[in-house]
Amino acid sequence: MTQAAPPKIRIRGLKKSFGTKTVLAGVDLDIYPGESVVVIGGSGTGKSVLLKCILGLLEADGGSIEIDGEEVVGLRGRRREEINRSCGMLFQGSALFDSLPVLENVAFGLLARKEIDRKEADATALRTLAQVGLDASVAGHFPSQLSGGMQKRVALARALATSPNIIFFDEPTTGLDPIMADIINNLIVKTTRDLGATALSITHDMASARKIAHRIAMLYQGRIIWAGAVAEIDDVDDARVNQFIHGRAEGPIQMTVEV
Ligand SMILES: Nc1ncnc2c1ncn2[C@@H]1O[C@H](COP(=O)(O)OP(=O)(O)OP(=O)(O)O)[C@@H](O)[C@H]1O
Repeated sequence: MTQAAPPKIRIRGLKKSFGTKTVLAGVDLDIYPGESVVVIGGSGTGKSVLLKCILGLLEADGGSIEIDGEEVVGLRGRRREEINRSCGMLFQGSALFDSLPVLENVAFGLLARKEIDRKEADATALRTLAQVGLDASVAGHFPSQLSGGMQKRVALARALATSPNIIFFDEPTTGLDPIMADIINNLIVKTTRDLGATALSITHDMASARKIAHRIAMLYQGRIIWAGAVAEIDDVDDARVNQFIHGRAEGPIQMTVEV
């Protein structure tokens, strides 16, 4: 990880509203090469909207997102697809193709690149499955035949298979018990480090954030209100950050219940 190099992802003044509701009110965030940054924040604070803006799944209203120095706000078509294909993504709920066996799920992104043949893709998929602790015996299973933890491993293998230099993790531990969550966190740390990839994750799971992040950034009321090294977060002199990391109902952050 080096902060001397230009940021791998550079976000400035990012804005996104839905009708009269402002979700992102000017987000600034830098993610440096080889760094793992986790964006934390309560439900509905806009973490997913931020990720979707970076991936171009939602169009930002204003501001800038540069990936490797290239502006991606407003970018569409083939170049957008190329950039997305060069990134790995682990979606919330794993988002595996139910109708495809595990091996096909993991090989999918490799074949989509049309750079390697079926045999090579399968070999790479099997190698990547082994990296996340799954042996060849699960390769022919369908996702529905696997536990949530195993599905998550498959989804991680799919995200890693193309050796991306940027990986996005969307709530990687949601729906897992604490032990399985820890296993997945450890795999995320190890595999991302082995690849030398830059990682951006969103989560409200503080245990996961502490484990996988070099730096944590907290999103609140449309802005990053604090960003710093994991080791600093317990000493932050900000009541909002304190309330969130300790999961207290009382404090300056008032949760509204949307009906
Ligand atoms: N396509 C959309 N149209 C209208 N409103 C949206 C849309 N997508 C998100 N929102 C609103 O934006 C706000 C932020 O949503 P978002 O899903 O980013 O929150 P989050 O921080 O990821 O929450 P959680 O942790 O619960 O997933 C919410 O109020 C949501 O209703």
